[in-house]
Amino acid sequence: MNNVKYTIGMDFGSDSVRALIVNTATGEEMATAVHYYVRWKEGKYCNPSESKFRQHPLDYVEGIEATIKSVVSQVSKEVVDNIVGIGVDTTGSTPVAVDKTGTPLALLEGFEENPNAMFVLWKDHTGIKEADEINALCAKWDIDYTKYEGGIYSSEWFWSKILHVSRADKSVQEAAYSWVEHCDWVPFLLTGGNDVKQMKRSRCAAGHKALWHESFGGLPPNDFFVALDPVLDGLTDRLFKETYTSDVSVGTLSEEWATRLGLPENVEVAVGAFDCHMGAVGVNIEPYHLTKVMGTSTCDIVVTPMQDEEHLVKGICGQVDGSVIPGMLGLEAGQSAFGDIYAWYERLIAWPIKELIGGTNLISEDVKAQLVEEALGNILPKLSEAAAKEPIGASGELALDWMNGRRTPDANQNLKGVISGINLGSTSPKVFRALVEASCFGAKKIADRFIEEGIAINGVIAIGGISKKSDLVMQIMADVLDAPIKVAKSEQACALGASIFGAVAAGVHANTEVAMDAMASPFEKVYEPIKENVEAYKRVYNDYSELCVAMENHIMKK
Ligand SMILES: Nc1ncnc2c1ncn2[C@@H]1O[C@H](COP(=O)(O)OP(=O)(O)O)[C@@H](O)[C@H]1O
Ligand SMILES: O=C(CO)[C@H](O)[C@H](O)COP(=O)(O)O
Repeated sequence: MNNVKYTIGMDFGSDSVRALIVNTATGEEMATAVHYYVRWKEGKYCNPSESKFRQHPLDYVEGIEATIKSVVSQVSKEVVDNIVGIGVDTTGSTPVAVDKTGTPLALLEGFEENPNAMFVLWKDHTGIKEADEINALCAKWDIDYTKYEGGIYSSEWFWSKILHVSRADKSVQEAAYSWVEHCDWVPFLLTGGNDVKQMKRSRCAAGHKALWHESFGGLPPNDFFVALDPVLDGLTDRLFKETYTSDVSVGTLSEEWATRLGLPENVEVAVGAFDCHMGAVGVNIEPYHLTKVMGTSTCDIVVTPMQDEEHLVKGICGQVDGSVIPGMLGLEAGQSAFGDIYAWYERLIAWPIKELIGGTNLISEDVKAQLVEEALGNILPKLSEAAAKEPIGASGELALDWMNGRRTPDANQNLKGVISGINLGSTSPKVFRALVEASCFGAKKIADRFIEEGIAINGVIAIGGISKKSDLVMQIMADVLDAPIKVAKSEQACALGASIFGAVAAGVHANTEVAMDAMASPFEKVYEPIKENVEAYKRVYNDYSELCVAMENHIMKK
């Protein structure tokens, strides 16, 4: 008789959702599945030149069904019968307008194709003006509501997005009873929620991105939002006061979803949280260790014991009691673009390849398609191979990593990327290396800020796609940070973290720490800094810092 219990972890990333079935006694990953969002992949509802990125709720619904059915089909009936919990993490702040029943407007008649009725993805920066207005109001209000969010509110966050969409689209504003984060909606959906006022909201999402704090009595009051714009009048009453950490259960799977997914009905679904926070739990984060989730963007997570005396850390994405491990302070920072910078460069190089091969009459359509696929799949590995041979700082190309603005330190989404120091000898690999170096220098700015603000960093851990895919990026990161970087063994550390919360919420483990000890991923590799590279990068980093100041002054003058 098998007494082992299993949980499912779901990780909704920017491009895809991943699901795992995990043994709660050992952390063994029994099955894994990935689903790429169909509409998103087609580029629907987005306009990158306007930093507008929307995701249709059906992309997520289809993803839940595809991945869970797939993992369930990969294990025995005995395992399925012993699945007791589900944990969910998502990107954020990724909010959507909903009706009273908590249904995203894009799922209602008349709104199906309206991007304003869809989830506003974390990297959507259409609310820059609104973020500026929030910051200006906080600066003159008697309480600075941004103080637990690094002191600067970002266009990536909840209120900037709500205000922007409410102003831009009267039909959505009028139909929106409330707004919900992606990480709150999925557990609500799976447990059959039908009253948005009963939705259990994530402490992590609310504290880092929605200006929620216990000492404020919840969200800022209605008069604050009315002063911002009367269009927000009354909304806080339809949002929430209470928040929950992810060790708490939202409820059990609804009958409908249990049947749809082929799971038992008594499966507990944990309160959701953001991907990077659950990722840190997936690798058993220790206090004062920096966990870097390196993917499309980076998210940098540190936990510390709760301080007796409050110390506000400036310029980060906030400090929240219980956003990572219940009972500890979770601090978040990050870069708005990381792998996305390499993806942009890849697209730049891919364009002539696609055009030239696509336009030739010399080969058949099948061969063309194969050639294009092979060429595109090899761009980043080939560039990395060649860039690794370039000496550090010898030929002068120097870039800034602000292609999607600067998330931290000191959020400023008006900023833009730069490639400088080009001459006629600048090759593709040299420029690529400069982009990689810039992304690592941006990471060093974050680590430096934690240290300047009195948060010691005693170790660095990496998870996320790039920690597995790129030796070049990881070695440069170790050299620039002048610190060894431990890489987690799990390919899906965020989903693993989610499964850990599923196990705590289902009562399999007494608390998050015990569950982490049993289930978290070990490390498989360490990148050690190379002494001469560390020295060489100190010089280039000074140049990068000077270029940051010059460009920020230049852009902000306009
Ligand atoms: N060989 C590579 N070298 C560097 N970056 C890569 C490589 N292959 C993929 N990437 C980057 O990895 C990023 C995706 O990271 P991943 O963690 O898988 O996804 P997500 O951020 O959605 O969770 C993309 O931005 C892509 O540019
Ligand atoms: O800011 C976040 C969490 O607070 C985003 O969720 C994150 O940056 C997006 O993650 P990814 O790069 O893995 O898609």
